[in-house]
Amino acid sequence: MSDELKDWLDRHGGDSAITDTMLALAGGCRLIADAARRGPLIGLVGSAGSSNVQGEVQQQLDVYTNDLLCDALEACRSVAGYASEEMEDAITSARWSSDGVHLVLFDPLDGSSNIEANISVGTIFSVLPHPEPGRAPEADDFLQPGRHQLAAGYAVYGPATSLVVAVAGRTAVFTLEPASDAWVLTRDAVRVPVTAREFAINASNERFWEAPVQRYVAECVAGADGPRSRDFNMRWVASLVAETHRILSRGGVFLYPRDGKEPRKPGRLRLMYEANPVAFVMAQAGACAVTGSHAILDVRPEGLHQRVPLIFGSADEVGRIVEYHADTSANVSLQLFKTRSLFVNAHA
Ligand SMILES: O=P(O)(O)OC[C@H]1O[C@](O)(COP(=O)(O)O)[C@@H](O)[C@@H]1O
Ligand SMILES: [Mg+2]
Ligand SMILES: [Mg+2]
Repeated sequence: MSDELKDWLDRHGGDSAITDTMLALAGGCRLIADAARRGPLIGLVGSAGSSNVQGEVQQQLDVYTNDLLCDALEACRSVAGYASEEMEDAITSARWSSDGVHLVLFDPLDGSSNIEANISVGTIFSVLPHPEPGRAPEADDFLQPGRHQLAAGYAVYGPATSLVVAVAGRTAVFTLEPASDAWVLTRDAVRVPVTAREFAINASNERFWEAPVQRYVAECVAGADGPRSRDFNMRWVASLVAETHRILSRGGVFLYPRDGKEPRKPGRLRLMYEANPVAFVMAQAGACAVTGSHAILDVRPEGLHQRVPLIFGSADEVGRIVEYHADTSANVSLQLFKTRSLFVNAHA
């Protein structure tokens, strides 16, 4: 279908292969939007009775949306292989055309624990170059740092269906127009505000956070009475795509930091399907994404399903958090705020 998305990709994407791959992903997201909208009406609710490779319970929609995206990508000649959060191994095949120049990684349904509550969910995707087009890709070909991404984006299935597309130097938002089923360009050359007064973190993990994160959040919560001398708002949707879209729209910072809850896991979110594409979208919109001390886009992947700490959003706030990680006096500052738990009156 020819629409504003194709025109935009032709103009900014760099080559026709990017246009083809992104249109295939957008087509898959269009079908997922329909499935998410009609889920309870067509029996697509509740657990699928299975677990994914990470041991997480799969929702019926996790499985269904994964299949939709697999079909969309297998029909696309520019795609040489793909990998999904929901599948143990990457899918590659020599039968695919030598036109295959891209490797795609995706989280078909992000925030899926929210589905039954009818809270926004989404799809996240990342496009990497096939290092040697012409041969069937191998598993290790996918393990490229996020800085190699050619494009990335996500869809949010909320009150409106939004598709965010980022290519080198530019991020744009498209909205699915229900009558024509076409993607309409609703924001171009998006820039994330550099400063912010809104932070997002799962506060139930507070006691497991490391000192720099304890310090940052305590200072936000102290508000106008604390060292920041201004009040902050807190948000937590438990849906990374929805949080990302809020930050893209009006600034803010998101933290799913390393914590001591499950010491074997370095973070909650997945590098290849969540952190890298979000970091790429943010970078093209003038915002930042870090592990705490390093740029997400520079993390060298060791496995497809690797987890990382993820902190991203408005540049000033992310910069401050990086400074706190570098600041050896963080523990001292923490003592100043120790009596100020998130749920203790800051004046107590
Ligand atoms: O359950 P928590 O700790 O609130 O974690 C929520 C996070 O987990 C996620 O739901 C993980 O994504 P999936 O739903 O794709 O597994 C993120 O969207 C969200 O940021
Ligand atoms: Mg996810
Ligand atoms: Mg998911």
